[in-house]
Amino acid sequence: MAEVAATAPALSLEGVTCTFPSPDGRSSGYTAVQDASFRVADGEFVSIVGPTGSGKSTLLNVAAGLLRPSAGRALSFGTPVSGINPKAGYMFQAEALMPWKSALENVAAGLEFRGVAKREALDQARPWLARVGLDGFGDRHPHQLSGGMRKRVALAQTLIVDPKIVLMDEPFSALDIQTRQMMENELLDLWASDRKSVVFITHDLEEAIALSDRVLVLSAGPGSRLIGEYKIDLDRPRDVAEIRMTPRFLTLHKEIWDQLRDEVLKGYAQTKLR
Ligand SMILES: Nc1ncnc2c1ncn2[C@@H]1O[C@H](COP(=O)(O)OP(=O)(O)OP(=O)(O)O)[C@@H](O)[C@H]1O
Repeated sequence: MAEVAATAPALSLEGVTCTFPSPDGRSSGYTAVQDASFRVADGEFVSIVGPTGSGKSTLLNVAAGLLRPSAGRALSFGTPVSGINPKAGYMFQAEALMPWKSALENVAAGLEFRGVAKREALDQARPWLARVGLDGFGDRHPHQLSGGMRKRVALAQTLIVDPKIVLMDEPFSALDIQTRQMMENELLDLWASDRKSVVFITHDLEEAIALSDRVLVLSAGPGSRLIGEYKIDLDRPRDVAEIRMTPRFLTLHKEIWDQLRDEVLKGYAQTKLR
C-alpha cells in the first residue's frame, strides 16, 4: 500500500460530470462539465484555462471536496475525495481575509481552523509573514494593506497548513498587472522551494503558460470537456515578465490560443443566451 501511495498522483479526476439542478427543479438541469479526466503529478504545476462558464471553478471545487460530482470521482494521493480534501489548500479570487483580524492573526487562522492552539499558531505565522515579504506588517488589518499585500497574506494563510496540493482559483486576477507579475514570481519561488502540486485556474492564457508545467484547455459549455493538453517546456526558474518575450513562449501561446479562441467565442455567445 505504501508503494501505491508514494506513486499516486496528487490529484486524479476520473470521468467527472457535474450537472446542477435547474432553479425550477423541473427541467433536466445544467451540465457544466462532462466526463473530465486528468491527473496532476506530485510536485507538478498545472493550469486549467477555458472560456467563462466552462466549469473551471466547478472542477476545482470537486478537487477540493466542496462539490460532489454527479458522475465520476476525484482521488487525491490515491484516496477518494469525499468531503473536504484534507491534503488540499484552497485560494480563491475573492478576498477571504477576516477584516477584524490583523495580518498575523489571519495567517495564524489557517492553522487555528485545523485545531492548533492560538499561541502556537501565531508563532508559526510570523516566519510565514516574512516568507511572503510582509515582515513588519503583522499588526495591520486587511483594509490597511494594498491588494497585493492582502494576496500575500492569503497565500501565507493557505500555505501555512502545509497542504500537499494547492488549488488556486484566479487568485491574482483582481490585481494590476505589475503587482500580479510580482505575485506570480513569488508564487513560483515558493513553489520551487516546497514543490507542492498546484492546480491553477485562470482566464489568462499568458499567466497559465508562464507559471505551469502543463496547461489543460476546457471547451465552452454546456457540457464542457477537456479538449487540449499542452506540456510547457520552458526553462525554470522563470521570470514571468521575461519569459513572455521568448520565442518558445510565443510559439506555445499561438498553438494553445489557436484552440482556445473558438471556445472563448462560443463561451461568450453562451453567456448571452443563458
Ligand atoms: N451551484 C450552481 N448551480 C447552478 N449552476 C451552476 C452552479 N455552479 C456553477 N454553475 C454553472 O456551471 C457553469 C460553470 O461554472 P464555473 O463557475 O465552474 O465556470 P468557470 O469556468 O469557472 O467560469 P468563470 O471563468 O466565469 O469563473 C456556469 O454556467 C455556471 O453558471
